[in-house]
Amino acid sequence: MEYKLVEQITPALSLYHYNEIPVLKLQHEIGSAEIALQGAHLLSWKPRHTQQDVFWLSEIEPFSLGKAIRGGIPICYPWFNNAGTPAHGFARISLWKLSEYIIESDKVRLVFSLFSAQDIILAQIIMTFDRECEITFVNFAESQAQLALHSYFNLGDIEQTILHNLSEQCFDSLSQSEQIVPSPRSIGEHVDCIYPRPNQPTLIEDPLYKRIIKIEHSNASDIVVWNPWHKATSAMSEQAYRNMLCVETARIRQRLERGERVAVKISVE
Ligand SMILES: O=P(O)(O)OC[C@H]1O[C@@H](O)[C@H](O)[C@@H](O)[C@@H]1O
Repeated sequence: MEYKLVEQITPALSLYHYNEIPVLKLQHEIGSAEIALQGAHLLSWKPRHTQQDVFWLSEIEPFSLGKAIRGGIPICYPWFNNAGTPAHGFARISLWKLSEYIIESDKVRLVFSLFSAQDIILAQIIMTFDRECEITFVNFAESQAQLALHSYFNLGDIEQTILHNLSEQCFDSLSQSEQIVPSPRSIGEHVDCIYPRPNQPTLIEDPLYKRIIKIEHSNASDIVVWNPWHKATSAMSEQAYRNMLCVETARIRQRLERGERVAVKISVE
């Protein structure tokens, strides 16, 4: 992997190239973060008080332009999964622009914008980092859209992990049917489920890393839970499923209108 410093934007913010992908690096009192401009894709967030990154990122990620990055928070927009081509929409493989940055002593705010080929704004992502990290998506496109903030969380061991506060019913994309599932839920095999809008934050209890990741969804209609287990998946090594779980803040069944916002706030205790 080739890392190259391209520009020191401020003392806390710099622009690198990871192979072919431009990546912003934030090094600040509050913690460190990395965001690929392809996809306005948060790759890493390590608040000062944590030992481990909040997000999982594939150790074999090739960072190739136009290829979806495996890990972090891909933005799936304006459609989910195979509702169109490319899968999960074009936003995650498009270059976004850094349109604003505010770096304060206890808080950082970054805004990224996505434009059409005709230079019309389609969407914005607002990221704020302090003790927590909040990602807000704003839809500006005229037509209705789907969205998933497809977060890959970094775990000590999937087989010891417990997911709390999801409902006992979900749509299982593998069997294409509604299923009754336990809550709290442990994951021991390939899982690909769409849960209804939650009433409470989702909690990921990780006994190995001795932490709980709290995921507060705002204006979501669905939550997707995904781990491919042994299913061959691009840019993912054979054993990588052991250290990740996707919990995605999504608008799949209820489409986004123009001007609507969806957000996720993530904290670690
Ligand atoms: O390989 P991709 O396109 O990044 O998608 C990964 C997974 O993303 C999840 O959101 C979907 O529910 C899965 O069905 C899909 O396999």
